[in-house]
Amino acid sequence: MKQMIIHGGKPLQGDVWIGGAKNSTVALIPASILSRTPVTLEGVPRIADVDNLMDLLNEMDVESDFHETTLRINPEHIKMSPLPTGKIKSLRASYYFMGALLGRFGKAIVGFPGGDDIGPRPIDQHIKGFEALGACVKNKNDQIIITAPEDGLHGATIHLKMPSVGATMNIIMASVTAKGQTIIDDAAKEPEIIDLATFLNNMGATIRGAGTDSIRIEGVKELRAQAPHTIIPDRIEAGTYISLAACIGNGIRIHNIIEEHLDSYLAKVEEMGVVIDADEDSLYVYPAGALKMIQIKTAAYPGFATDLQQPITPLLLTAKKGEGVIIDQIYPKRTGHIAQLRKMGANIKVEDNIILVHPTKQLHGAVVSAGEIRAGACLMIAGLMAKGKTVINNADNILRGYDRVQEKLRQLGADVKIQDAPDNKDEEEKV
Ligand SMILES: CC(=O)N[C@H]1[C@@H](OP(=O)(O)OP(=O)(O)OC[C@H]2O[C@@H](n3ccc(=O)[nH]c3=O)[C@H](O)[C@@H]2O)O[C@H](CO)[C@@H](O)[C@@H]1O
Ligand SMILES: C=C(OP(=O)(O)O)C(=O)O
Repeated sequence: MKQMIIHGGKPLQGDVWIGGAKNSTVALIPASILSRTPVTLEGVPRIADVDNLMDLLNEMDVESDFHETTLRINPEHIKMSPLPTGKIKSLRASYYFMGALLGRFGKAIVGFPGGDDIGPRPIDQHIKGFEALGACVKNKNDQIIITAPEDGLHGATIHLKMPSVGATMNIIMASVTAKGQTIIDDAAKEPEIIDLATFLNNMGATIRGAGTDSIRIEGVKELRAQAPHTIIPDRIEAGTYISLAACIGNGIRIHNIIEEHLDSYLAKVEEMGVVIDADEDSLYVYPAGALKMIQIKTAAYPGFATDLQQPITPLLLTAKKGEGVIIDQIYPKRTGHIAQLRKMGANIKVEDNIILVHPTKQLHGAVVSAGEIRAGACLMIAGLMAKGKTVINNADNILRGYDRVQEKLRQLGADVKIQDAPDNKDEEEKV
């Protein structure tokens, strides 16, 4: 296990560059096995989820090579392999191998995915989609076994119960090579869905309407990658650095941003009174003055992202007066960070899944734990704001999705170190 050690209170300034989107990358890597030719992905973030997906590719004899920000994947010698356990549990997005294997081989055996501890995360809509395409789905010994009929998958109209990102992407991957037309109604509209559709269309797929709530897919025989694909910037990483810049920045420019992807987030940050200048693909966040308290409700895109609910929380603590309210409608139980923030002196509580935030003059360092990726991001910002030393245990969760985070924070002037946690629990508490 890793831990992040922060000596807080240093004003940060300078420039930071946002990496490729985790939630695109973790779909595009499994989707690469749909190609009969080698795939090149550019702008790939250095995150643990990518390493784990490369290990899973390796189990299928798919070679991959990651150099700087370029990931080359060669699926030419792929063998259809069951992926029952192991690395499958290390991340949520391993479920994309269900759709990808089904699309490529008409069969998938994949263990139940892992991922963040943020409350229940059913995959019934993914399964409903595979079944609508004609597949038989069985659940045996913690594994999902999905089999296409002998004459292959066929197109269908699928109405999702909610705009699920994972179900939308998985159904796209399974249906790109199905016979006939598939329509996904009430599809998720996240920018990462458009990125997946662009990637697959450039390999010969016919996907229309990505980014709207009705996606139409005409099945094609096979896909062949021809040109490198550049992954869109990570809007969640960008939002995290915007919050950090507003909390403790002395003027920070954040590069490689698609501002439109952050509209609902920027609206809330600006409602608090943070001043931001937007350039073509960068934002400059001015040192914040007296900020107003706000209320936030997370929602599916283009609403306020659940993944930014925790990173913005430390900013609410800096407001001068009033009571802030945060309601996470996507994951109502995504509140594990609150108890940790309280250890740092934050005036914050949860009542009936509603987070109530009150102004807090000064946070202090503490030993805390990152229960999941965005809780980790929240604690990282809090640690940078706090007086004294903060130790974030389970920092592996931060490394799951934050590209070269130690390097980026140090470049802004932070005193931060990521190291192996001591084996001995007592020593861990002493740090
Ligand atoms: C790898 C990835 O891209 N992860 C993102 C993706 O997760 P993920 O794709 O798993 O999230 P979904 O969009 O599927 O989930 C949205 C909501 O639908 C529910 N649901 C979903 C599927 C299903 O079959 N049944 C069901 O009930 C979920 O419990 C949740 O309440 O979108 C989430 C919501 O924006 C983000 O927090 C995650 O960062
Ligand atoms: C919940 C998240 O990730 P995952 O779906 O990969 O667990 C996240 O990125 O905030």
